[in-house]
Amino acid sequence: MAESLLALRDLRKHYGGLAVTDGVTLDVLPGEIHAIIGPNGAGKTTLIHEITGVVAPDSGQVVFAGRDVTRLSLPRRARAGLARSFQITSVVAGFSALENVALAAQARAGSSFRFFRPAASERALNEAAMAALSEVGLADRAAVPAGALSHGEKRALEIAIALATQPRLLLLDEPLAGAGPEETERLIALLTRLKAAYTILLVEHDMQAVFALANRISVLVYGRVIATGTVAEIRANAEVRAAYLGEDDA
Ligand SMILES: Nc1ncnc2c1ncn2[C@@H]1O[C@H](COP(=O)(O)OP(=O)(O)OP(=O)(O)O)[C@@H](O)[C@H]1O
Repeated sequence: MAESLLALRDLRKHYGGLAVTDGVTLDVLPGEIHAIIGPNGAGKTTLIHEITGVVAPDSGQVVFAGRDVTRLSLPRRARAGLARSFQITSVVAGFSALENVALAAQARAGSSFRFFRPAASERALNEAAMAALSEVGLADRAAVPAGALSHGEKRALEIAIALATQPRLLLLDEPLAGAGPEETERLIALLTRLKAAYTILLVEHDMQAVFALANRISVLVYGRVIATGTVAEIRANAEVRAAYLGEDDA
């Protein structure tokens, strides 16, 4: 087996008496889209927060590219190449799509752009931002204020912002949330294109999208991974079906 780009080792997190992450061990392999699915309240958001460094686990390890990053701060993890697609709330509505992406590129590049003179630095940042916008199909919307983009375009912009940080792992937290059928189709096409170039950890409720995109799926229920496998394996897994049927019955 290829060495994992991201390895979670027996991660645990309690809130009071509630085990929200209950011994999660999971490997994201280079080049795959690894989806995490699970019923509401399964602990997906908390797990993403433990990976990015927003929440510290009680015990266990987060190993990224062979390095134990469990105790690293969020910015240091981001600099190591862990990028989360930002929620639209962090996008500045009055700034153009290009400016929003350039801001993210600047935050990532930090000191390296200081070697350039200001004008050259701005040009380099804008070029990096344009490249990220092109990757998500928003090049012709670069000058449009972020607040005037359609919902689907905003979701694509969030992804461009993450790409501008040149991630080694892209964490996508419900990229299809709130998208209509047409937008969903376009976003799935975008994620299919990105799949060729990036390793992606995807948290998504839309099962059709997950089945279309994922190489492997891990199913989280009450803070535990009850199954990891290919799409076919997960669809055929009796325990997974029971967990979801249980949710539907509720
Ligand atoms: N800071 C916190 N303090 C106490 N309990 C919390 C905290 N954060 C999350 N929880 C609880 O942990 C459980 C898992 O929450 P989490 O948001 O991680 O689940 P989720 O799988 O992302 O859910 P959803 O799919 O609804 O977003 C829930 O029962 C939630 O109430």
